[in-house]
Amino acid sequence: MTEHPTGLSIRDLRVTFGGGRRLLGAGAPPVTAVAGVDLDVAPDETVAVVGESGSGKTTVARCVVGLVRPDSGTLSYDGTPLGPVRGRPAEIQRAIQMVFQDPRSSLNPRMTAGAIIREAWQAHPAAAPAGDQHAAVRDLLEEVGLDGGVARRRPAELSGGQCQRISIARALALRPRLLVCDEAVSALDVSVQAQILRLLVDLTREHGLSLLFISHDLGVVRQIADRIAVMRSGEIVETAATEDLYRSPQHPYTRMLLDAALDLEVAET
Ligand SMILES: Nc1ncnc2c1ncn2[C@@H]1O[C@H](COP(=O)(O)OP(=O)(O)OP(=O)(O)O)[C@@H](O)[C@H]1O
Repeated sequence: MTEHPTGLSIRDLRVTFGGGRRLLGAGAPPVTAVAGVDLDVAPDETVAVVGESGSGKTTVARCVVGLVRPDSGTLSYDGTPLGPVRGRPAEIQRAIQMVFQDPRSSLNPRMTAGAIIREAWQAHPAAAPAGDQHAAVRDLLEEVGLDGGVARRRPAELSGGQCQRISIARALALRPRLLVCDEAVSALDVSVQAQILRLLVDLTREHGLSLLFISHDLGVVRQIADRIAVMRSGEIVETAATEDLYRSPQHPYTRMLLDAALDLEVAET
């Protein structure tokens, strides 16, 4: 695997749930969610992690943002070790932002879009704009393709796609360097998915952002990823440049996933 001096680096990551270490149902056997994952995301790079439900993708993402503490292994960003989110230096907390699957439930329903974005600056004053915050909110909303007037609306008054744009604007407000997107377009209609993917591609280019993009959907990741890591039962079975993976998948599991995606496409036409 290529060693990147900068960006995200994950080495031999292991996470087990249950077995006395974490809460599960009574008597449930331990579940190995992540079984020794190595992965790098270089600055400017978009890396997708794909795999079936339960393969451990979300657990890797949650370790990266510090919401799950691994059993062992190392995570670092630009060489700084990444521990649980509360122990991270503010600069690193800001640098790594997450966009969740369900845009509505990840936004506070009582707050307007403008307040949601300004709240990010209250938590991280170092990222707050020097001038008028309301004007900065309008600029951010425009950057994610929304009218400035959306700042006065609450999530319930917005579509799923608009809510996801606000989640992205909130993340961008902190001027991150790595966005972790966990099934960020899965809850959206196909046409809205395409718009959000386009937005993410544009933003990564404009801001030199890197993206760790978690998805079960091979059709989606092809549109956005530079490289794809295929995960199965807690392990990465294959990592390849996007077009190489589609042209000549090496692992039988990757071939199986690609065949299944093709069958789905045929069934839908
Ligand atoms: N908090 C938790 N407690 C117990 N088990 C968990 C927890 N989170 C995940 N798991 C288990 O770990 C395994 C990996 O889950 P994970 O959510 O990472 O997979 P995934 O590939 O993201 O799946 P999905 O696409 O369905 O979210 C699964 O068996 C899951 O049931």
